[in-house]
Amino acid sequence: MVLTTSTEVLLLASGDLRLAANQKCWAAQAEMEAQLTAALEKQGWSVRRAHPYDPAKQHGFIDSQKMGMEVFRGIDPTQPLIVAESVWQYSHHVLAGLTTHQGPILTVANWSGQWPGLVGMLNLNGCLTKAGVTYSTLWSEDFTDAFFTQGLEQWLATGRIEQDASHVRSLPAVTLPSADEETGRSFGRQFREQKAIMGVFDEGCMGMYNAIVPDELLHATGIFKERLSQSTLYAAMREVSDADAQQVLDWLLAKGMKFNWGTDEATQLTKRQTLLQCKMYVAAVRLAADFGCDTIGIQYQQGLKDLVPASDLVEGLLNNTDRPPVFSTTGEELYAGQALPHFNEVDECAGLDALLTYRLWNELGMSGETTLHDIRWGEAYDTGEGEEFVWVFLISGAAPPAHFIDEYKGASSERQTPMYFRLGGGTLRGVSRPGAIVWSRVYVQDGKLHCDLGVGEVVSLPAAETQRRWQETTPEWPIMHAVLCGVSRDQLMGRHKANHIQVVYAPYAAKAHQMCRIKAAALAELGVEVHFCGDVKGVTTTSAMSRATQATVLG
Ligand SMILES: C[C@H](O)[C@@H](O)[C@@H](O)C(=O)CO
Repeated sequence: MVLTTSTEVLLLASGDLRLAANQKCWAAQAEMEAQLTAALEKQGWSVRRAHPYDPAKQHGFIDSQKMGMEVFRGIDPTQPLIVAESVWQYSHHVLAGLTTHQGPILTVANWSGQWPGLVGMLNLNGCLTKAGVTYSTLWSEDFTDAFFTQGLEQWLATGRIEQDASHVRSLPAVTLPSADEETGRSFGRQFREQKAIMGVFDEGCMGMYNAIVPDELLHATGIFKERLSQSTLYAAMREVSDADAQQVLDWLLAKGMKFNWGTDEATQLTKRQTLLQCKMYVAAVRLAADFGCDTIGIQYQQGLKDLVPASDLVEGLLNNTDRPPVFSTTGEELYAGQALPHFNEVDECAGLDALLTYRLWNELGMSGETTLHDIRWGEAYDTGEGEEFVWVFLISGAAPPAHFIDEYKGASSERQTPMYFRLGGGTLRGVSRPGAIVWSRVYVQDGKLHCDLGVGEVVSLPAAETQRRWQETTPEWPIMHAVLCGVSRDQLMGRHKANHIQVVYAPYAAKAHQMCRIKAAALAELGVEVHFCGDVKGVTTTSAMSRATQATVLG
């Protein structure tokens, strides 16, 4: 173990498991670390990397849990430590070490959409929260702004940063209109009593410890896991005929969906890849029906991606009510007229939310297509109603065409980026239509299920601005331009316990507020601790212990 001086901070960078991603994204990480180091030096502190740049691998990331444990074995456990992120990373690479680290921990990301660094940091925050590890968190565009500088100063002086949680009202501190409360609770009771099966095709994706819900917590909501395997899915794909796959593709083409096909398997989407994805779609529905699943999640980013094209197109189709029909081998249509809610990256928190949301919306006569997105990035934009902070919600898979402008006609399938998906596969890409939404996030904290939820609006941006946002991030993935009501950028970042956020449309704004209240009551009935975030109309604060005294202190 290396002993250290009292004004030295250790810096760690967790990365992807995939060499191609780590190499491609390293330059951005090196640049961010230089800026962060300059900011620390300005405050009289020095920075030492806890692990070196590896010239053979051509990157300086911790790229496995094994390496992460080794790095932690060599450091002073009492020293202040920063995990710096400008890329998508696997939290379990550093989780083991962080669970026993005694010194102050700070997670930091650069405010950039280029690579999913904010997403990586938010996942790590969610994992640390679930693991009960105390941490602080910060983000910055260039590491010289007042918000970052003051936060850093506070952390260096005290080992903790207070986040502004004045936008949060927990359920016990408010009252809901009794009709909404009763609607939600009676739905929740019925949901729990009826019970449901969550099909999990290989649990745990990319080190996302936060996305695994302990069975006991899930059982209390009425949901039970069916542990399935991606090998079974692969085997089932081989049983799907070419004709069945072609029928799925013909259905999509007839709907007006576009496929950006080329011929180079290594860099372009090919028709062959799409047809394999169609087989996966049919196989997934058949397996789900065989096991009686009400929702499924396919892990896909490890294992399956090395055998077949990615599952993104499949996931988006499953989340749409209007989707290509799938028949059993005996000719019966499976899940006819329904979506089969799919939780991307087997994020079980999202799976619980998606199933409850889809059913609740349907029960109340609305279409309930729902998806998670990554909280990827965002910038202020003048939408015509003055400058607002417009988030880039973006995800590789799972967004349903019902969310897009012009639905299938507005959708295209683009080749998944080769650094993540060597064997390709197409996405289901579109621009989410303007409208009112309810957003939410289920997470695990203190051994309990919690849910933050609020209301938002998807805004319309000029085509050039959409293109710019795509170019600043990942242009192959579906995008949503979201404004959250009464929640600032920094409030969301300081509070959110996951890389993902769940969204569902409501027919108009007042309905979104009402559905947010009803959904909160339904979740509460399932034993979930509910927190309203931002402006949710019709929620009356009844207890003085709400806002100010609920300010969370992280770190
Ligand atoms: C393809 C990548 O691994 C993405 O899946 C990653 O950036 C995420 O979306 C994480 O939520």
